[in-house]
Amino acid sequence: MAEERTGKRRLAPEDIYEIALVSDAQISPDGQRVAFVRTVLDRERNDYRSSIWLVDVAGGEPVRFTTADARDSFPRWSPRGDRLAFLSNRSGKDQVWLISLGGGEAQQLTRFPEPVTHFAWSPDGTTLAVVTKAETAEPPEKEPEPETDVVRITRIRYRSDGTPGFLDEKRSHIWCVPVDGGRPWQVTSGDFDESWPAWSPSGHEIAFVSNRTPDREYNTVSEIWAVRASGGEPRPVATGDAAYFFKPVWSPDGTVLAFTGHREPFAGSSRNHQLWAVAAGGGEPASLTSALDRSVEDEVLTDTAASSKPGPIWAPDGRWIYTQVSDQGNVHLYRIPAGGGEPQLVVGGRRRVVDFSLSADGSLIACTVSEPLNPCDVIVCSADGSGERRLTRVNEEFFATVELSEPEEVWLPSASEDRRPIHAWIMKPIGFREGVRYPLVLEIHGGPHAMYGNVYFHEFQLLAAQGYAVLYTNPRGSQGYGQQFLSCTRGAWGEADMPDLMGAVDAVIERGYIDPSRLGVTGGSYGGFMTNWVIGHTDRFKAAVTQRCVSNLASFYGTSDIGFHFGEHEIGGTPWEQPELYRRLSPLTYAPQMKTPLLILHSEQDYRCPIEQAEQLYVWLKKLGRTVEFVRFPDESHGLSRSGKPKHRVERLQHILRWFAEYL
Ligand SMILES: CC(=O)N[C@@H](C)C(=O)N[C@@H](C)C(=O)N[C@@H](C)C(=O)O
Repeated sequence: MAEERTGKRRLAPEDIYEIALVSDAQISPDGQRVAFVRTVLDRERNDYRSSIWLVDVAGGEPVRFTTADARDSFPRWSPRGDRLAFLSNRSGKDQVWLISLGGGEAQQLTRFPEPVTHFAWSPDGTTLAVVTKAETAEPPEKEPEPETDVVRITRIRYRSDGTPGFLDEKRSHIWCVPVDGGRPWQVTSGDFDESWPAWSPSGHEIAFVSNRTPDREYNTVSEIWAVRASGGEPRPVATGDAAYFFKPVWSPDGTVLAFTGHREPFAGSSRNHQLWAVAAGGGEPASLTSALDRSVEDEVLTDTAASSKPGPIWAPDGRWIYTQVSDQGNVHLYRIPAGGGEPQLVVGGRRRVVDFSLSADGSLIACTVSEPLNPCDVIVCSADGSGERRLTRVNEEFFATVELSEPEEVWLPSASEDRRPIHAWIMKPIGFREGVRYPLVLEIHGGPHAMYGNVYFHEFQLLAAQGYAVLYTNPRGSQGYGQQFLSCTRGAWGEADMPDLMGAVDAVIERGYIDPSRLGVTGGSYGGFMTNWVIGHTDRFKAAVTQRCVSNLASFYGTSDIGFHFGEHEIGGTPWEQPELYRRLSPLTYAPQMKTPLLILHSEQDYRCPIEQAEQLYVWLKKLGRTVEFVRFPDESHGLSRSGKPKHRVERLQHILRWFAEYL
């Protein structure tokens, strides 16, 4: 029903079906067109559908270019710009398809027995380097029937969130596939995984990511290697036990390899990713962004986006390397001088640059961007960021019909002794009136080393539409504020960051339009940990919803797919070396002090924060006679809120609204 005030209606959970997601903006080599992926939620099929679209850089209506009833993704122009290669699951598993820009049907190029997960065009356009677990290029006569459904586990890393079941023993390798006929050949092999193939400008070599250390089963190393495109023994480029490197890309003259990452593999997500350069022949890499004190990865969280997680891109003159930078709730596009020096902001603003690409002459950039009131659109600009133009208006018509709450960006004093200003956003409820005091929901992000930011977030807008004020913050441990801030939560999960959250709540109450007797709290993953922690340490919240949470750090150490290093680094040691520390920092320890009515939402196949984290908390609180409910989502992973089955995503949002409506 439209509001008389605005003629617009309030947002509803089902509106996720109305929002199209654009991503992976790939500008053609000649800079004339942009290919991008458009993803929609298909209500009837309870699934996602995505297709490749084209839009002229000069403007005009985008045109749908692939029309299969499938998920098409990862469009990549041939070097001549006459063809697009893309991934599609239209044959059942993701394989590479080719389509001519002259029109006509897409042609299936690969028929590996296993999915293709990545590919890259050779500089001469004759060959694709393809990543797959397949051990042959020939399609199976028929899917082999497993002899048994019993699983024998021998590796310490045996499952990964989002993949069905457990990991098999197969390894991802690089194959080369001629695009105009000819037999594919396997380039890499052995008891190693390879990913992110990157051709040298000569086409003679392929750089890639792999962990080839002897102790790879038990470490988190990620190295850069190179191999002749014809195959043979790979050679080290940036390797060793201090390598946590990703996304290699060759300089235009082939003398340098750039890549992202850091030098503390065990620290994983708790360190800023930097941009590195190393001689293509190998050697000691040098960081080009150490003075930036920001991550060159996209660290922002949202429930409404598709992202291709792009790598760095060289300018064709070799002077610059373009990369994302996460900074205080924004993800910007910078270009870094290849020889070192002051990074230059190219695409900034209160928004997230989700992905980007460069025309062959380096004069034009295409990006997908997300803003607080607009989930996604494609823009184009010059190489220095000037002359920005929006090429799509994907959701403009829909958002003209619903009323959104514009987040107010603020800095609020922590309740900690240092009173440190904490970056936060406040959303007033739809229909806000002066003089009225509203219920407030505190949203807590996960990671912990991630960040909220200037992006559209459907769950938050939904709460505002339901009449709640919404507060979301980047407390200590968040990305975007430098390495020292990022490291604050180490060995102090909950203890270091709760004061930041409570200070922010206090400050918003001070504004006079919040009813302090109607406070709610929610969050997912580490945000679920913090939701549990908060209600175990204060009764000020009248309702709580913990999502994909962590409750028991000792069992999390042995069940999370992140791996044992996460607990050892983030908490400090192993559960058997530090039992008291694991007990002290586990929210479950404080269950007897938890009085807030709690809704527990969890996915059955969550391998990041397995459902045992929720089960323990639920049974303890039921035994303690607390108001607690446990909602379990079958056939869903940790990513339910972002990429789960559409129907489950709607139901999840409905459960959150139901709980707050009942107890707030
Ligand atoms: C590899 C790694 O360390 N990943 C962590 C960022 C991670 O997945 N942490 C979870 C406990 C978490 O909090 N995830 C967040 C991002 C979520 O919202 O799921």
